[in-house]
Amino acid sequence: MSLSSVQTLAAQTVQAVKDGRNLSDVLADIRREHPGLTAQERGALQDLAFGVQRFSGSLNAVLDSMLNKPLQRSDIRSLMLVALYQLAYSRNAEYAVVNEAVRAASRIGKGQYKSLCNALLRRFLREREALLRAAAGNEVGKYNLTAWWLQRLRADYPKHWHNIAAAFNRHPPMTLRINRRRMDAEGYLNVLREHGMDGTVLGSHALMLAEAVPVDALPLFAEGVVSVQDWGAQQAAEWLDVHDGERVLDACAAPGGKSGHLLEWADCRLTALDIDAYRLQRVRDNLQRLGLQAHTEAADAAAWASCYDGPPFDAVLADVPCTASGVVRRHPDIKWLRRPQDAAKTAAQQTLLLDRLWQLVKPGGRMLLATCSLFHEENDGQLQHFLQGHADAVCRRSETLLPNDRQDGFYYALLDKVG
Ligand SMILES: C[S@@+](CC[C@H](N)C(=O)[O-])C[C@H]1O[C@@H](n2cnc3c(N)ncnc32)[C@H](O)[C@@H]1O
Repeated sequence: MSLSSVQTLAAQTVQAVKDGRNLSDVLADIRREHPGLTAQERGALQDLAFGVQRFSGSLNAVLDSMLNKPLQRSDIRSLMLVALYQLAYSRNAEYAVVNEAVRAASRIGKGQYKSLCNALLRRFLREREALLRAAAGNEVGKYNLTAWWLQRLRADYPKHWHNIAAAFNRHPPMTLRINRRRMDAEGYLNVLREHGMDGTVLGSHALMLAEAVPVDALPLFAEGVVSVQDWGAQQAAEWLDVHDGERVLDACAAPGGKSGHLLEWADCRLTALDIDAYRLQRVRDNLQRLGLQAHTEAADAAAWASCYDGPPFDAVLADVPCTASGVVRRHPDIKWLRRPQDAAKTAAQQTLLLDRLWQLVKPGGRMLLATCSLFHEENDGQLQHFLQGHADAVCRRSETLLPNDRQDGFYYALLDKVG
């Protein structure tokens, strides 16, 4: 497939996200519709699709500043954003980017937009510094976040919002969790080096790859020795610290990253629920690869908890649905898909779930509230609300992990049930 075809597919993803679709779903559909894409083409498409979302504020500002009147065709506009991303933020050869984008524009616009695209992209190459500087003159262009995101981050993190916004625009590392039943991080690093890869050890069973690779290129991945999981997400198992024989509920389990980690941690008896039957299959697949077992059920955890009549649990992991505002580096489309009212909606869902799940915790047991959000409303705000309504709950500790070079943004609060 030519570069212009990959650019055209990337432009389709830009359009789809603009229409409100989740980028990962869109890319999965494209991969299904184009089974002939090579691994390299899939990688290039992913890079373009994610890159445009990451820098969409600045790219749109640059494009608007070069247009005398709005571009009527949104498919051509999307294509221009893709090409601008390549010229501004990638190492792709400039002449190839321009020529191929012009070819794609000509094909899409049936010859009509060829010269406009050519002129826009060549002007960008001539005036790149000045155009990017001007784009950074407004906050959306500078931080690649909408005004309401910035307002909220400033309110919730008066000292750190700037670093958070900067972290959002960086590429996330590929981080691995080493199955502690099989090997430790130092041991796996040696295996990686034997295969010509390298990494940095983050913890006894975690390391960050020097360069991302497709998962199936990871040595011993199929054998269940290693999983891909962000370092911040890996903290959940440490916080909950399950023990052999404990009855543990992972109430919102899919795709199963934390379920697998809990079962690697100790021989606990795990029940893994998820409301989404399709996603729950990924939990089963992951556990099968790791050689671990859990009872899995596709269910709304709140409804399930109301009907549950089995013995209570020693530990519950409530990795509840949230805006995912902490994992923007991995899902940059989130910046443009979320709406200001979303955190209040997910917070209301969380309130119900936490209340129901708490009923399943045995006296003396514990529940870990976990989110991959940075918004106060879904984190400390939720915790305070929960504590006010549950006299038998004591918060042992809580912490917001801010996104940085090693981890995504997460929130954890460990609640003990007194009794
Ligand atoms: C943050 S993800 C969980 C990630 C997972 N714990 C992991 O580490 O791989 C939240 C999950 O909650 C599920 N979910 C949302 N509402 C739910 C509900 N009412 N009951 C059970 N699962 C729910 C979603 O389908 C989604 O898979």
